[in-house]
Amino acid sequence: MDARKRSGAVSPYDDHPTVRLRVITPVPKFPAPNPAPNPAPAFTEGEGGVNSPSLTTDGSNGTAPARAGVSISASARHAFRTFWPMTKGDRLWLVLICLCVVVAALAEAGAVLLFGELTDKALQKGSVSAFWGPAAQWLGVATFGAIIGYVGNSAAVWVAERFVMRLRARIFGHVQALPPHFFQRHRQGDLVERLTGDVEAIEQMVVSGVVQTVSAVFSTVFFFGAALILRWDLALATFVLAPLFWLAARQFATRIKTAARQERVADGAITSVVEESLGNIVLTQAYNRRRDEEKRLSTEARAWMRASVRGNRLSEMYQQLVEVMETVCVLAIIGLGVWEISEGRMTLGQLLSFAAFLGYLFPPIRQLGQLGLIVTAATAGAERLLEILTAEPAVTDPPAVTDPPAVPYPPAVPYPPAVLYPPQRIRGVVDFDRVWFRYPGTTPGGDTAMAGHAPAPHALRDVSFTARPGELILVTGPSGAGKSTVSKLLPRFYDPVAGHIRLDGIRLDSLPLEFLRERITLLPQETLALHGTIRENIACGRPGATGDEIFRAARDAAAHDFIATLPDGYATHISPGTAQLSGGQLQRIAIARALLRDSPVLVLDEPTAGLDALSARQVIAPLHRLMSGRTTLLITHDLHLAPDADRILVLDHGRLVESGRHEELLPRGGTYANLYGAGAARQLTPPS
Ligand SMILES: Nc1ncnc2c1ncn2[C@@H]1O[C@H](COP(=O)(O)OP(=O)(O)OP(=O)(O)O)[C@@H](O)[C@H]1O
Repeated sequence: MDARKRSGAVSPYDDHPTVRLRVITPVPKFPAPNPAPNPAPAFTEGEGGVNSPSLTTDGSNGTAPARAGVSISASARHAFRTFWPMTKGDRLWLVLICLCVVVAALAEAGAVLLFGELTDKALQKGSVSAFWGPAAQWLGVATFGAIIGYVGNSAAVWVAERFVMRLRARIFGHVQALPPHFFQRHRQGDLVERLTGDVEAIEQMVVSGVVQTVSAVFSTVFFFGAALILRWDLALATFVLAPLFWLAARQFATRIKTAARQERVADGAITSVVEESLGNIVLTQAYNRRRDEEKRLSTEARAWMRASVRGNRLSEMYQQLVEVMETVCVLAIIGLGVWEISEGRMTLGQLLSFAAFLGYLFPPIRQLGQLGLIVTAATAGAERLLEILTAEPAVTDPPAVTDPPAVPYPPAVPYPPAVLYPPQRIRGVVDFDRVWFRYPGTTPGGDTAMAGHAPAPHALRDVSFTARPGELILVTGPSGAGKSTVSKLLPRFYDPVAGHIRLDGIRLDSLPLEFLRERITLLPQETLALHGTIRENIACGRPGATGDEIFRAARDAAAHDFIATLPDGYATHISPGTAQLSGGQLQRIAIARALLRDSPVLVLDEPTAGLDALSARQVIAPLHRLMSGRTTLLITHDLHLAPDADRILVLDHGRLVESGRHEELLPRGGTYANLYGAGAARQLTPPS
C-alpha cells in the first residue's frame, strides 16, 4: 500500500484520490465592490433562492487585490456559510460518505497492525504455518476496506457532481435575470470561467473539503492511536513534529494563492480573447487583424503560463520540503527503534509496524495543514461567484397579488369597469407618465468606475405619452436621443427612476414579469436567432404552437417561400450569428415569431436597420401585417413609414420635443422637419 498515494493531495494543484479525483484549481480573489461589509447572499434552505443584497457590480476584471481588512479565514467562513445550505438534500449522503471514510481508515490501521503480527510470527521466525492466519485476516480487512473505500469514493463523486450541477444551475438562473448593462461590463469569457471553474472550486471547499477534513482527522486519530498502542513514547515524539507541517503550509499559502488567482484571471482572459476574436472573424480578416489578435492571445497566454509555472513550482517546492521533513522524522524514529531493538525492548515487527504507521500518519497531518490552502483557493472562487450573486436584477416580480392594485390609476381612456388583477385580457393601452430614466452605474458615487466624473445625463427626461390599441406610434430623434431606451423600459429590463409606465392603467412593476413580457413583443435592433431549427426559432414565439400555426406565421411574415427552398426546409439548423441566412431573412423569421406570439403590444426597434433597400422592402409588408390591430411603438431613424404613423414622437437629449402627425410636424420646421429633410436628402444624394 502506498501511504502517500492514499493520503491524497499535497497541494491545491494536485489530485485528491482519497475523496474524489478533481484537479483543484484555485481561483482569483475579488474585492467586494462595496466598502461596507458585504452580507452573504445565503441560499435559503427552504426553497434554495438567492437573496441579492446590497452589492453593486463594478465591472472588475478580477485583477484587483483581495478585500482589504478581511482575513482569509473570515472570508472562507463567510463563503462556507453562504454555500453550505446548498448541500441540503445530500447531507445524509455526506454523513454516509464520512462513515465510509472513517471505516476505510480503520481498516487500514487494522491492516498495519496485522502486518506487524505477520512480521513477528511468520517472517522473523521463517514459519510458513504461522503465515496463513494473519495473512487471511489481512486480506479480509484489506478487501473490506477496499469495498468500503469504493462505495465511499463513488458516493462522494456523485454528491460532489450533484452539488456542482445545482450550484451552476442557480448561478446561471441568477445571471439570466441580470440587466443588460451587467453583460456589457463583464467579459463573456470571465463569466464562463466563473460558471465553470469557480463553481468547481466552491465544491472543493463545501463538499470535498468536508469529507477530506473528516478523512484526515479520523486517519490521524486512528494511526496515532495505533502508534500509541505500539509504543506511546515514540508516538508522542513523532507528534511533536506535527506543527512543522502546519508551519510549512502556512508559509506557502499566500504565495500559492496569489499565483492561482493570477492563473484563473488569465484563464478567463484567454477564453474572452478567443471568443471575441472568433465572434468578430469578419472584421479580423477584412482588416488584416490576424497578427494583432494573435498578439492579444499570446499576451494572455504568457500571463497564464507565468502564473501556472509559478504556482506549480511553489507547489512542487512545498511537496519536496514536506517529503524531506518526513524523511528526517522517519530516520529519527528508525534510529530510535534500532537502539530499542538492540536493547531488547522492541521487536522487528513492532518497529516495522511503527514505521508503517508513520508512513500513514504523516499524509493526513500534511493534508490537514494543506486543507487551508485548498480552502483559501476556493474562497477566491467564492468571492467571484458572490460578486455575481449579489448583483441585483434591475427589476423583480411584484409580490403575488390577486386583488386589484390599492390605488388604481385614473385611466386616460375608458377601461372595462372591473379590472381583474392580473387582468385576463390586456387591450394594450401603453402610458408613459412623466418618465425619467438614467442607466444604472452612471451616477458618480454609485459606481466606482464613475467616481470623479460628472453624472451622465438622464437618458429619458419627463417623457409622457399614451399609445392606444391599433395605433402606430413612431418614435424618432437624433442618435443618442433615448429612442432605444423607451424599448428597454416597456418589457421592464429597467424601471424608471421617476414617473410610471402603465399597461391598461396598471403600473408595469405591479404586473408579474412573465405575464408582462408575454404581452409585449420586442423586436430588438439586432436580429436574434436561437440555436435550433427554423421551426423551433419560430415556435419559441408561442410554445405549443401547432405546425399549421407555424406555417401560417411564416407565410404572413413572407418567410415561407425562402424557407421552402432550403435543403432542410423548416428543419434547417440556425444559430446566433448564422451566416446561412441574410439579415432580411432572419428579420422575417423574427417577424413570424412575433406574429405567432400575438401579443397586444409591439415594440420594433429599427426593424429595417442594416438591411439593403430590397430586403427592407421585403419586410415592410410583413411588418404591416404584424402591426395591424396592435399597439405599435416603432423606433426608427428611417422615416419611410412616418406618413402612415398615427403619431410621431420626436425625442432629443432624452426629452419629448415634438409630437403629432407627419403632416402637422413637417410644416413646423422643428427637429422632425430637419430629420425628415436629412433623410430625404440622403436618398436624393447620388453616391459619390
Ligand atoms: N447600457 C447603457 N449604459 C449607460 N448608458 C447608456 C446605455 N445605453 C444607452 N445609454 C445612453 O443613454 C442615452 C440614450 O441611448 P439610446 O440607446 O436610447 O439612444 P438612441 O436614441 O436609441 O440612439 P441610436 O439612434 O444611436 O440607437 C445615450 O446617451 C446612451 O449613451
